[in-house]
Amino acid sequence: MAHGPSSSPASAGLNRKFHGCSSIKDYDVMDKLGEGTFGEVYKAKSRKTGATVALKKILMHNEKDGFPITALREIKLLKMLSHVNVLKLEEMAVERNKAAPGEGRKRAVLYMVTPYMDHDLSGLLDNHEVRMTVPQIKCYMLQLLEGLRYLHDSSILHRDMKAANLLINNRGILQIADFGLARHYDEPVPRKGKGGGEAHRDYTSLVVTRWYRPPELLLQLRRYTTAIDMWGAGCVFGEMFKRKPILTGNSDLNQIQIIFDLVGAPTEESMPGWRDLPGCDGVREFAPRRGSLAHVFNDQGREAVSLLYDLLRLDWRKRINAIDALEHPYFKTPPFPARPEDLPRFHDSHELDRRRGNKAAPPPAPAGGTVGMGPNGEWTGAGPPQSSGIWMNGPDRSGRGFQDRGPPGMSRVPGAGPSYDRGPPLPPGHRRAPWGGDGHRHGHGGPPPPESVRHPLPHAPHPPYGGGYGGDRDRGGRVTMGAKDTYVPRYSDGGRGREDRRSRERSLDRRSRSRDRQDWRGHPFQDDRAGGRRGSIQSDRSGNGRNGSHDERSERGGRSQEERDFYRDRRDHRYVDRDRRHTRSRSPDRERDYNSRRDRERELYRR
Ligand SMILES: Nc1ncnc2c1ncn2[C@@H]1O[C@H](COP(=O)(O)OP(=O)(O)OP(=O)(O)O)[C@@H](O)[C@H]1O
Repeated sequence: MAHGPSSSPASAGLNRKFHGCSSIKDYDVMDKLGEGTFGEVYKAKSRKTGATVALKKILMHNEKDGFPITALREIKLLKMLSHVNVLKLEEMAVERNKAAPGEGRKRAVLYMVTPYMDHDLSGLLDNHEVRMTVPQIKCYMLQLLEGLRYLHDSSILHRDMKAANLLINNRGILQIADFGLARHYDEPVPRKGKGGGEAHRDYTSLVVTRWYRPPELLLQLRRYTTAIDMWGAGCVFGEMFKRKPILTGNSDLNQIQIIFDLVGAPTEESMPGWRDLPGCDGVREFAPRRGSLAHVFNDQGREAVSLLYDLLRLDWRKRINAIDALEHPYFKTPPFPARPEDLPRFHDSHELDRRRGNKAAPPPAPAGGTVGMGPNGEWTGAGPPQSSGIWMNGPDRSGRGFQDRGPPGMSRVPGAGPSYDRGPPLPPGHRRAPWGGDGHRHGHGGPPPPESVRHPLPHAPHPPYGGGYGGDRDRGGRVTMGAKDTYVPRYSDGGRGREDRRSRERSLDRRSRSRDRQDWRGHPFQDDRAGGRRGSIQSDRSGNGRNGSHDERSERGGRSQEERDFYRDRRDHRYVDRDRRHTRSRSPDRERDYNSRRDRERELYRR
């Protein structure tokens, strides 16, 4: 069901029809499309309707605990939502396997059934066939902002905005997906001209993939707002121009540093009250700098730079909201946005291909080579070289100033960790802050620790499972913000991309493109040179039914040794040997680990 601009998304979204439950036998499962710690996603065809769908398998990491609560949350939210730019949950499918004699009862496996989308934005940007034009970027941005406006107006925080979670089909429709970290927002919804407003209660700050995480979250603001999703939208916007993530910090510290390089260091004017944020405890000042955004995105023109500034504003209260962003002059100046149905079609492109395409990629995230920090810690965008001096004037634990501990450590030698002084060893169980400091969460100086220290696990997807965030845990297993980093994405650094994709042509059904048309906000479109003509956008509610098989590469073959260790470790944590189907006994250590993970998961759900 599609909603025109005049309908109230919040009210329209809450009475949509959810089919209920079917059996997995109703589907022919085809290729694997994606995998996260939360679930594995497969392409499938419905035997009943012939529609091509995606099946997201709910992974049961703690089988004893039953159904994961984050999955429950995702299902609950998706069932309520209905918007052309939000992925639709059609139904759940259940797989029931008979237990072999002596095996005990077997648990059902559950799948979320959603329409198949040909691409995710991350895969699309990595697809060398795809030339991103400005009208196309404008078209995707408009749809992303429409989706965000709807979510925020429906009091939903997405909390994992990133290119891999934006799905696109060959009819040009973009949909926001992956609500595994989303939650209800207990504050007034954004209003025109009022930015993100202020929140009045605490939420967990362990959200958002690091490369898309806003500065207020990195500095540990708990009362965050819908503005965190808008920052992610700004990162995605820049990524569409550069065809790779624009802020690829290799630690939380490095992330905040390259943010300040791009948009300038915080001042009382640009980020009022920044000194009061928990992550800035004890910090008097960041080394001033201008920010290179205008230079880095100079080629994109004045309006694009202006929208980027608005989305990447340090002050979350003033960061532009989706209502206002949709009215930004960027969309009203030539070249105008393309109509979704006029966009070209491409071979299927998903983020998993990107990861498969670069088998030797160092997990979890590239140390450089993108717009942001280069392999030697230098700025690699088109902008002018920046000082890496975010180091603050303030006392550290030893009483020394910070300036003398920062910049030298940032000139990293390729392949070697930075040389830096992390101070004397801390007592057992005591954690150092991500940026040096005294072990809690003070924003003190010091460059990131070596890769080997930072990332004991190859990647750290959704929090409740298998290591979850790379955030520290105290001795009781609770997650703390500490020396390790929080949440990192699983990108390769580009690599060979999709060169090995089988080349094939698909015939596309033109007739289906004229279905379910909907008014599209009255934006002038690319071919409306005179402006004023209203375009149309299609609803994508019927699944698109197009085929496109993926290369049949071994999943294992695409993983590095470190990743294989990680997955083996994760399987191990589930205590069930999947091949033999018998339950292993738990050691006291494992029992503790298991309990702490369960507590953490409950706590996350509560927040
Ligand atoms: N409906 C769909 N159609 C096509 N591909 C899809 C669909 N849903 C998900 N995918 C693919 O699967 C990937 C992972 O999906 P999703 O983000 O929902 O899973 P996840 O386990 O929560 O992942 P992560 O842990 O990375 O957040 C997406 O990036 C996309 O490439």
